[in-house]
Amino acid sequence: SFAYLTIKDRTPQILTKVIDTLHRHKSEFFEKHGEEGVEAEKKAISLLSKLRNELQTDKPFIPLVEKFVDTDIWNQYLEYQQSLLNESDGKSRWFYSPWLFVECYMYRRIHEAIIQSPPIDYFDVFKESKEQNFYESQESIIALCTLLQQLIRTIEDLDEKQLKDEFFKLLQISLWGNKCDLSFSGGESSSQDTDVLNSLEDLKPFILLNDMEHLWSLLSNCKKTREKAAVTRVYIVLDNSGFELVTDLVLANFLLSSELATEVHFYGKTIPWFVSDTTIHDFNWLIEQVKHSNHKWMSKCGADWEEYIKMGKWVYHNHIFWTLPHEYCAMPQVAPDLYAELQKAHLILFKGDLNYRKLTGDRKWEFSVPFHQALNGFHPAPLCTIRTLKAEIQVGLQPGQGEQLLASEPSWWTTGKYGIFQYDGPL
Ligand SMILES: O=P(O)(O)OC[C@H]1O[C@](O)(CO)[C@@H](O)[C@@H]1O
Ligand SMILES: [Mn+2]
Repeated sequence: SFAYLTIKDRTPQILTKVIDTLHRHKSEFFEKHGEEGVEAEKKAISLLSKLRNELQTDKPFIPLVEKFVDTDIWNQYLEYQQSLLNESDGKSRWFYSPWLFVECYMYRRIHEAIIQSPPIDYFDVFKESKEQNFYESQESIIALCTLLQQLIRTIEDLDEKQLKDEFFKLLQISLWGNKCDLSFSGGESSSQDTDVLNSLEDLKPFILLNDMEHLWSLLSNCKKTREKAAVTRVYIVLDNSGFELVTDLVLANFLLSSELATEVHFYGKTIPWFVSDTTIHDFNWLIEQVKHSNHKWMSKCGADWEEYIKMGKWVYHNHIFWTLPHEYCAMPQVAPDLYAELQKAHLILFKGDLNYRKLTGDRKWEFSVPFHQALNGFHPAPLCTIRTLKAEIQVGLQPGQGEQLLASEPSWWTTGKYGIFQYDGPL
């Protein structure tokens, strides 16, 4: 299965890259912290090598040792995984456990290796790759910012139909932006070099489920019926930093400019996650970069975005739940405060493949099972997943559709070639 290949090949490759990154920063650690920095680098590398060995030799999972906000929850979850096994199955271990859990555990252990190694315990081992993705996507980012700024300038003159078309365009850009995550490519560069902006029409046949109309009716309805001082909140559960994040911010900017929303709330990860996922540092760094660009329209975007944050029209939130292994239907029990927050949304957009796996519990669902059913009770507010397919899971297809794709193109759901907008909520 794709899960097997990920754990056997891709994750050790990512770990090797992490070790290499630490090596390459040795002199930086020395300059900053002297001998202590070099010792810390050695310690982190030895913990990570041990982790890689545990993985490759299929050792039992070991509890987390370092005290951190989520340590107890993680260790309880490890016990829970163990409890699912029979006595004769022995200890739960890398190649005999649910893929979603194994993968999340690996990233949490990488984080543990770093926080166990002060004074370099602040170090984001994936920062370099995330920044590289941003730099390598410059041309597309400039094109996208220019498009946005031109659009905003004429937005008042657009009729309903034109506004809707523009909304759909930016939604699709945000969808295809999800092609460039870095855990998928084993941590190798995966920038936006093909011009998505000019390929939207060609890419349309690859949108397997397209619920964009529902998003439009929902938000345009909010706009029409909203009282003067009332708010419309759209939440975006972010995925990857770099080009994808730019596409999400451009969409968020459009939501405000078009008055389809009055507030946009973002959720990122509290620790480095699945290589390219957005943390608060990535979020702030990227906006700063965009603001200081030499390109007129790009820097205008950056300045506006900073202003939105200052004015509270854009709000960034952290929550530890997003980097736990739990599927989202467990949120009301595991993170009731977060669930309550999400209930305040008029619409929640979930970006990316990992979010989809967690929304649907990463089960082996029949293709035609309704999305609502696969969500298994997770309905905090109307929601939509915007995802390119990079894992063997997909629900809500027409009867026979998935089977047909599988027969003609066995890897159709793992290459990122196809995408979906899948909505759940009142129609
Ligand atoms: O950034 P995304 O879209 O969540 O994708 C991350 C992806 O990484 C993988 O786990 C592979 O390691 C995918 O199958 C997956 O879900
Ligand atoms: Mn990701």
